[in-house]
Amino acid sequence: MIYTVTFNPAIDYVIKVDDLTLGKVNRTKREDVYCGGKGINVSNVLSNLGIDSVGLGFIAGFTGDAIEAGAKKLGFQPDFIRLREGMTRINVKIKSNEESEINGQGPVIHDDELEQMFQKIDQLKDGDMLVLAGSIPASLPEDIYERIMERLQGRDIQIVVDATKDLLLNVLKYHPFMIKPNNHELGEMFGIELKDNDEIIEHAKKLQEKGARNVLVSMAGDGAILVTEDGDVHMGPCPKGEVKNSVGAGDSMVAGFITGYLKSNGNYEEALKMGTAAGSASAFSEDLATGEKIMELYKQL
Ligand SMILES: Nc1ncnc2c1ncn2[C@@H]1O[C@H](COP(=O)(O)OP(=O)(O)OP(=O)(O)O)[C@@H](O)[C@H]1O
Ligand SMILES: O=P(O)(O)OC[C@@]1(O)O[C@H](CO)[C@@H](O)[C@@H]1O
Repeated sequence: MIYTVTFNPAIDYVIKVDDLTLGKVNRTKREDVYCGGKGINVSNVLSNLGIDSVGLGFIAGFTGDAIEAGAKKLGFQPDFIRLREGMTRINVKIKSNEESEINGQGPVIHDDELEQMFQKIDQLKDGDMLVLAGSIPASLPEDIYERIMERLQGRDIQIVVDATKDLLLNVLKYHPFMIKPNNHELGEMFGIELKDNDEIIEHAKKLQEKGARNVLVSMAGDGAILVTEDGDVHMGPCPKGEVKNSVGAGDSMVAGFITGYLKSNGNYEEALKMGTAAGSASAFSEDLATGEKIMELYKQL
């Protein structure tokens, strides 16, 4: 079974505003509300591609209720821990002349609630896959992903991590199966701006030296580069199209990569191709991509 973990789910409030002006009343031209958070998005797209998963994470308040109800409709099995205080955040995504995002910090998670998560993680079986994705609420220690991976050390569980900065860097010693920074996040981890593909490949390899097995660097409209544990480098150019909503493109890529990898019995080129198709299909859709849209783009690659 595939388990996704979203420590900090969100209701995504996606609005379109003509010429957003700060300090003024702005009116929306279109508004959409989605169940979000990176792990939840991965489960959503896995389900669209016909792959079952269980969504773990923390929810709270009326927005948490909406996430739980939404998960069932999206086709994956929710197994969230309900927090006794606070509310699941609402993240605001503004599409205007530029795209801006305001992501909340998330509710407080108490030690006993965190312990419930560890108990669920302990029940994973050999052969399972675990996806750790997204930020953690401000109340949690920065080493939380590390603690989860430490618990699973020595077990036959493939772990995918989609996180940024220290949250990602600190887990590398536990050899995650795959990590997916975007090119800007990869540069930030080394305190530089990466200028070309050669620099991206060089720094992806540095993350492998620190312990990562496969490094998938997404580059928005420029596609992606996969540096595999066998030392191969695969370029993944992406299709061109009209971008409608790029929120969740990276999560869709993770779901597509996992699907391609599993369906091809471990072929990395297939994994990259399906990942690219899924990422682009979501970028070209208002909501996350349907399985049909993903397969349509996959056939073009
Ligand atoms: N403008 C675009 N045109 C075509 N494909 C895109 C575009 N933006 C994203 N994609 C597809 O989605 C993949 C992931 O995008 P990106 O690098 O923006 O991930 P990300 O930064 O993790 O995104 P997010 O945080 O918004 O989910 C890309 O590798 C590409 O396949
Ligand atoms: O604040 P985080 O956890 O880093 O990111 C949260 C988020 O921006 O990620 C998803 C898109 O990838 C959205 O559904 C969600 O709002």
